[in-house]
Amino acid sequence: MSKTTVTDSATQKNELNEFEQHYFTSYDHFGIHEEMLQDTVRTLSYRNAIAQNKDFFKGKVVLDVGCGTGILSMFAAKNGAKHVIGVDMSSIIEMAKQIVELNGLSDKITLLRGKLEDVVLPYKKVDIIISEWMGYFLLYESMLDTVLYARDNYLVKGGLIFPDKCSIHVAGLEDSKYKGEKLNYWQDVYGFDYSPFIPLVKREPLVDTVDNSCVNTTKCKLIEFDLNTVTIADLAFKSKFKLQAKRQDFINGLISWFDIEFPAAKGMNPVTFSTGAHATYTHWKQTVFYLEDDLECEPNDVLEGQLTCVPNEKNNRDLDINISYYFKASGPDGKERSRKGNNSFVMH
Ligand SMILES: C[S@@+](CC[C@H](N)C(=O)[O-])C[C@H]1O[C@@H](n2cnc3c(N)ncnc32)[C@H](O)[C@@H]1O
Repeated sequence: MSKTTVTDSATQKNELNEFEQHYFTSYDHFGIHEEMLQDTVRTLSYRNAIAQNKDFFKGKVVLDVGCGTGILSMFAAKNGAKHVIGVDMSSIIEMAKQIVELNGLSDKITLLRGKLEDVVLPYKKVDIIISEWMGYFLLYESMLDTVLYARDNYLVKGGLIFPDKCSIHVAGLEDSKYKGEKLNYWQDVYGFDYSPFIPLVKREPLVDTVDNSCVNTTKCKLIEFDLNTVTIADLAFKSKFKLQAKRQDFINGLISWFDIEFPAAKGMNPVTFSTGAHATYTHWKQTVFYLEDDLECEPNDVLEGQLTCVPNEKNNRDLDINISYYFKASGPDGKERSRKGNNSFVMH
C-alpha cells in the first residue's frame, strides 16, 4: 500500500436520505473541523493516548473512522503504524489528502471517500480502530453505530479501539435566571404574544457551558459503554439516577456531560478527559435539560428518577430523551415542596 488515494466516493450523495445528506454536508466546511482541531482537550487527548502507546501502534494497520482532516490518521502514522486507512463521506477528505501529502505521509496513509459501511478497505482486517465519534450528550449524531460496524466487520480479534470507554453523568442545576429569560422571551416579542413557541423551547435540551458553582447536587453516572463489547441496541438505554441536594437552592434542571477513556498498557494510567462543568472547556460544552418544575431544595433532599434515551424514529441521528422524576423533600414543609414530573425532550 503506498499512495494516499481519494478517488470517487463509494457512496453517492444523492443515494443518501435528506437527513444523511444534511449530516455529511455539515462536515464539508472547514469551520467545523477548525472548531474540533482547536479543542485542545479533545485533540491532545487523542495525540497523547496514541503517543503514550507507541508499542500498540508499531507495525499495525489502523482504521480511522470518519477521518475528517486526517489529524488522527497522522498521529497514528507518526507513532509507528504500518499503515493507516482514513475513511470519510464528507468532501473534507479532499483537504485531508492535500494535508497528508504536504506532511510527507502519503506512503503511510490511504484515504477513502464514502460511508464506512460502503467502502472496500485495502485490508480485510485492521489491528486498531481510532475514531472521534462523540456528539452532544455523547450519543447525538449516532456516529458510534458506524464505529461498532467497523469493529464488527474489520477489527481483528483482540484488536484495540481508541477510545474504548465512555460514560454519561448527570447532576442537579440552579439556573433560574437563564431558564426564566429563555421562556419568558416568547411571552412578549415586540409587543406580540409568541407563547406557542414555549412548549417547543421546553422540549429542546440546551447545549451550553455551565458554571460549576451552579451544580447543586451530588452527581450520578447514568451509564457507561465499553466499546469492545457494546451493541447498537445497548445505545438505546433506560437508567435510574439518584441525586442529593447539597444546599438550600432551586433545582431548575439536570446538567449532563460525558467522560472518555483510552486504552493503556498494563500498569499505565489511561488518558482520560471529561466534558463536565468541573473540567476544562471542550466544544461539547454541557447539555442541560430544564425540568417543568423549579424544585425548592434543602440539603439532603433527594431527586431520583429515570432517564430514557432512544434514537428518533424519523431521523436516527436525533435523540428522544425522557426524564421522569420524584423530588422527595424532607422537613416540616417537605410535603409541600415535593414534586413528581415527567418531561420529554428531542435533541435535533
Ligand atoms: C467528529 S468528526 C471527526 C473528524 C476527525 N477524525 C477529527 O478528529 O478531527 C467525524 C467525521 O466522521 C465522518 N463520518 C461520520 N459518519 C461516517 C460514516 N458512516 N462514514 C464515513 N464518514 C463518516 C464525518 O463526515 C466527519 O468528518
